[in-house]
Amino acid sequence: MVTRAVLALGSNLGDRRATLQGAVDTLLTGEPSPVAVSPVYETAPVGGPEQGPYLNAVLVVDTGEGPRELLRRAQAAERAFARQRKVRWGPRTLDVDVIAFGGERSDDPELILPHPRAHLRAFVLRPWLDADPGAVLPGRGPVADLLAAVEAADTAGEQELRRRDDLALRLPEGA
Ligand SMILES: Nc1ncnc2c1ncn2[C@@H]1O[C@H](COP(=O)(O)OP(=O)(O)OP(=O)(O)O)[C@@H](O)[C@H]1O
Ligand SMILES: Nc1nc2c(c(=O)[nH]1)N=C(CO)CN2
Repeated sequence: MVTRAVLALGSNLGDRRATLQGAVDTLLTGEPSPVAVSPVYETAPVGGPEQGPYLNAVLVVDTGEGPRELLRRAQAAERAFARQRKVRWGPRTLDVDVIAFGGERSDDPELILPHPRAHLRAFVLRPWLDADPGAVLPGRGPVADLLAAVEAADTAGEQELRRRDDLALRLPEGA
């Protein structure tokens, strides 16, 4: 059985674009096969201490494995880019979150599905909508509606994002 899953990638330390491209390449070495990669957005940091802007993107995959295997692959990619986890919501070379795994719901703290904060984050919703205009966040609704709600609520412009077509990611050939 193949399941469609959505991964959110973020980086705000080091060579951010090279890290995101490396993460895409790493994640697609093995079982998951690519469906779409979103444009890259430069985004203001949301939450946490004062820190530099992020590059964020979304990767949509099909996988014959289960959600825990996908989380393991996400964490292996983070480790490959020497992510150090020091401060909650603090700067990181690479963060990979599992946003959705088919319609699966889980409240296991090791893997909460869908991701519990995805519906509040323009840096997830905007690129996901670009990658899949019909996207639906299980239990929450169409991503287009969720993004409109986030944008309407963000009167202070804290979730500002800027599309960076000059930093576009590519899917590896033959993946
Ligand atoms: N859907 C999910 N995707 C990724 N990690 C998850 C998910 N649900 C639970 N986790 C758990 O969360 C922990 C990772 O937290 P992490 O430090 O990456 O949080 P964060 O990226 O700083 O914050 P946020 O979760 O708000 O994006 C891991 O131990 C992982 O097991
Ligand atoms: N703009 C932006 N802000 C964040 C991000 C992120 O990827 N992009 N990730 C966080 C924790 O996962 C916290 N804040």
